Amino acid sequence: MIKAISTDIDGTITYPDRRLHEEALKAIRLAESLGVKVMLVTGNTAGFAMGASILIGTSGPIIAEDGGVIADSKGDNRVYLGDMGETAILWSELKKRYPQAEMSYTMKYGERKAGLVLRRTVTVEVVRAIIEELGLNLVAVDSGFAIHVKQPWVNKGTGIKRACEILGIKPSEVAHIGDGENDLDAFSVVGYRVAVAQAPESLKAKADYITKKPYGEGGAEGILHILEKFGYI
Ligand SMILES: O=C(O)COP(=O)(O)O
Ligand SMILES: [Mg+2]
Repeated sequence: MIKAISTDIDGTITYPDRRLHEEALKAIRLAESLGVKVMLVTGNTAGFAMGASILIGTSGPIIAEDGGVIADSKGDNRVYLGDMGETAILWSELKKRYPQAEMSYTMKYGERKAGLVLRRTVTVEVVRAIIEELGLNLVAVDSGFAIHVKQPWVNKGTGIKRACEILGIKPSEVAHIGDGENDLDAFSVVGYRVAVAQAPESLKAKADYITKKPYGEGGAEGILHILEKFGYI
């Protein structure tokens, strides 16, 4: 039985330009009104996820920095599941070889503690090649909005598992909905998987349901599909 929904933010409950989609907002509010807790699970910073959770009104824990930070729905009681590890070594080598490499602006303010986030001015393959060559204890994933470089155990799946301990439910009782390769780890731990229409094939291949509509409309469709399939509406 599904007792909670974990949802990605960028590309899943938003328009392509990252503005919150009103249909997804309504669907999340409906889920919460039916007693289905919603968790925001995002590559964004904890501050971003905290604001989103408060404005949207999700009651589940938030998972930010691609699984690096867990917090309660108001963004408090933060637990860090990782740190910056060997990202400085990676960054110096990457920048030397690829001068066009750029950090996300969100790295500038000291908010991020559990991973390096790069703009997509280089490919994730290039980043992975340097990680491998230097034998660094890091992984890299492309969310479709940014490249996340973090310690191997930091991902949305481990974040959801930790959040389930807080909620007192099993990960198999969670349905996840997402749009990017950084949602694959979430898919590997939850009980039901929804990919929105514009997701990469790698994610769609693991989905139990693929929405017909893309972006936030797809997020709304996916949430309503979950609520219907598990008897809430
Ligand atoms: O921060 C990103 O890269 C994208 O965020 P998301 O995980 O909410 O899609
Ligand atoms: Mg996304």
